[in-house]
Amino acid sequence: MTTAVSAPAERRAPGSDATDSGAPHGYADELSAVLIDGATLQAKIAELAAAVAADHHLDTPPLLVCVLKGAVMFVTDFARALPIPAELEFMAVTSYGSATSSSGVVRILKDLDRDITGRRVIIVEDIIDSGLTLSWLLKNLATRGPAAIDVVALLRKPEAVKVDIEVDYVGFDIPNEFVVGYGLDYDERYRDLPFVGLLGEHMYR
Ligand SMILES: O=P(O)(O)OC[C@H]1O[C@H](OP(=O)(O)OP(=O)(O)O)[C@H](O)[C@@H]1O
Ligand code: HPA
Ligand SMILES: [Mg+2]
Repeated sequence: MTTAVSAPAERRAPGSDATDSGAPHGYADELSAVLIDGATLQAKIAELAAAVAADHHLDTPPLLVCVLKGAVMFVTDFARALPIPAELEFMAVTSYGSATSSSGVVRILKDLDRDITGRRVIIVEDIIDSGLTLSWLLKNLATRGPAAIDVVALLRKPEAVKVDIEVDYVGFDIPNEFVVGYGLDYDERYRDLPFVGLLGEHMYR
């Protein structure tokens, strides 16, 4: 099943509302807007978790494969919102480094610790931008003999996707702009923000 996606609510200046406060700030001058505040993220994650649970009536718990580092915040909230048992695995892949567009070359920095043969896998991704990472991952994991692979992604940029991939559960379709926070980085910074914001262009142009 494919879940409905929502567009983010209107943008706000960083630090302008209580729902994004509590951030390790000092970042405010570097962001141009808050795109999705923390409360909106949590409400959407609860919806995604309910949709996934409704589709997974299994004797064996699904294996959540978190794609590090970007999906770290998402998987921890998602797993706790999921009303069915699940197991967690971590894989670290990278293709962006310190750039704002994909190098197109996906490298494994840390592989799964377990055999996934016969398991029902749910890939947990923070963002589908060009789609190259997910497309590569789907092919890579498919060679390992899982029973099924589903994908849950918090964010997707429909205008940027270059490959035809089916995504089962998507949180928000967002504009084709570089976002940070809630696990997403620019050159390893901003992952610690509790909301998704737009990085000011002066920070990378
Ligand atoms: O659809 P794509 O264009 O492939 O982009 C999506 C991927 O890019 C980012 O990872 P990154 O390479 O930045 O590694 P990171 O998660 O460690 O930051 C992000 O976390 C996704 O995994
Ligand atoms: O917009 C983005 N921000 C951070 N990391 C990313 N990786 C792909 N797209 C993005
Ligand atoms: Mg990154």
